[in-house]
Amino acid sequence: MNHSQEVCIQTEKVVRKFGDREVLHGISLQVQRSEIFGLLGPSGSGKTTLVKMIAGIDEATSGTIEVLGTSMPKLEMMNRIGYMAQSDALYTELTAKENMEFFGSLFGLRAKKLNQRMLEVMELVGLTEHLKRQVGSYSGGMKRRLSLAIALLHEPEVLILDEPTVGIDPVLRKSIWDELEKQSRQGTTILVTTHVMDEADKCHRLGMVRDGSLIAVGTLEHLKEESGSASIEEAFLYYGGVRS
Ligand SMILES: Nc1ncnc2c1ncn2[C@@H]1O[C@H](COP(=O)(O)OP(=O)(O)OP(=O)(O)O)[C@@H](O)[C@H]1O
Repeated sequence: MNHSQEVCIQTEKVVRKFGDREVLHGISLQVQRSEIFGLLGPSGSGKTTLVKMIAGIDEATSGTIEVLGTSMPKLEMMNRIGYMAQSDALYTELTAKENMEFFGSLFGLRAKKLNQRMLEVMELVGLTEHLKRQVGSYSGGMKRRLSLAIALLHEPEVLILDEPTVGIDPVLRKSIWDELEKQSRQGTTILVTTHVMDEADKCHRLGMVRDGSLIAVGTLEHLKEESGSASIEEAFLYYGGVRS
């Protein structure tokens, strides 16, 4: 692991309310440049809400969020952040290639670079043969893979991936994680949400989220050791107060 100690993502006491209901209760978090940081937590704990605000597509009710030293949300940051949402934001009436051309132009990629990257990322997610197919005819898993390919297209400095490997088979999942590790070694900062505990060991550090609070942060080894747990599931129960 080659971390320069440079903060890339910083949230300070971030609160998000929907109406009267507070779903995030003051999250303070730092992610270093080139780190793979995993947000781990059960369904409904608030992971998506948090990463959406970091990606700049939602706004905190209170608190501050900075990405690469810029206060979020900020439209200009779109070129520097790759965001893969949980629900696919794809144009189903267009082909995969047309979707990529559309997003590539939004990201300001020139034709030559776009064509080169398009082939690379489609190969990575195993969709090369389906480049010219209408996305409406893709399966759910294929749409996820295309969404991931689009997030990687412009080689952003920061990648924010909301459950990127859901519905993806183990072989492809491994090649995707290999690619994320490679990108991280090259300096990309990666924030990933998951509730797949076995993906936790791919992350350099983890943040455990429960009921809208960050209950523990550290390396997998640190979290297991501190809680006297043999597994990440056990550690999660410990920090969540379920096991003492
Ligand atoms: N737009 C919204 N309006 C009202 N409540 C919302 C909205 N978005 C999220 N919530 C609520 O916020 C809480 C956190 O949801 P969130 O989607 O962030 O959880 P999550 O940890 O990402 O779960 P999952 O893994 O299932 O995606 C949930 O109780 C959800 O119902």
